[in-house]
Amino acid sequence: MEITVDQMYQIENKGHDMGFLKKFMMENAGAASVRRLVDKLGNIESKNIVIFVGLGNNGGDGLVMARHLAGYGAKVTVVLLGTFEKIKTEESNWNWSILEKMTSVKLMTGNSFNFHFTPDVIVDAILGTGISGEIKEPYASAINFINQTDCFKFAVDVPSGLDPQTGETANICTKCDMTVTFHKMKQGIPKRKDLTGELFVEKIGIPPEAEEGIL
Ligand SMILES: NC(=O)C1=CN([C@@H]2O[C@H](COP(=O)(O)OP(=O)(O)OC[C@H]3O[C@@H](n4cnc5c(N)ncnc54)[C@H](O)[C@@H]3O)[C@@H](O)[C@H]2O)[C@H](O)CC1
Ligand SMILES: [K+]
Repeated sequence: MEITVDQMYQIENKGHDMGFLKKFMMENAGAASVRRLVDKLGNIESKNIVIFVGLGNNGGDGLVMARHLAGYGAKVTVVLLGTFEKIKTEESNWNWSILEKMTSVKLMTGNSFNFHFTPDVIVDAILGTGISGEIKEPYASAINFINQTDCFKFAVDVPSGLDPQTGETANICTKCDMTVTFHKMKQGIPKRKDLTGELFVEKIGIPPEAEEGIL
């Protein structure tokens, strides 16, 4: 069954109100994404993985992935597209503050993408269901950088720039090899397999009762 983006937000909020907090949904989203990536790529120990992180909860999922990937021995670099103070949500903030205590993950902020290595994998955690309008800087430059880099590209929830409701793209959009979306498929995503690559839906622990009255 495919659902609308609006239904997804309603279900998420109802689950949160039931006591299954968004920070736990985020944890499950990031963990499920890493499991899919490891299933696909096998041993990721010592692989260079760059995670581009936006300031909303799509970025938060990327921050969770960073912690899990470090646990697999990957060399993880997180590029926060903005400053720490501008992170918009409590749950993303919480995950950023954990990474600040981890020397195994390199944290970068701002809009210079000079890496002293070639990424083996890029994780696109820039924009998800919260996208609206044309892509602004520094997100646009990050999307261009991703599209110009030759490596495996993994989209968290939806390739950034793709509207998960309509399947239409903004002025730019990442082209990915794999996409993992959460809870249930959103209507616009499967229309654009050319951008998503392999597409999976993962449950993130939301009680089915949170759908009552919505679906
Ligand atoms: N489905 C679930 O139950 C869960 C989903 N999770 C993840 O959360 C995101 C949605 O998070 P949200 O904070 O609502 O939105 P985004 O992160 O997609 O982005 C909002 C952020 O981006 C800015 N923005 C919007 N449009 C643009 C633009 N065109 N250019 C530049 N910037 C833009 C906006 O200002 C906001 O700051 C979902 O996709 C999942 O990945 C959760 O983990 C919980 C469970
Ligand atoms: K994304």
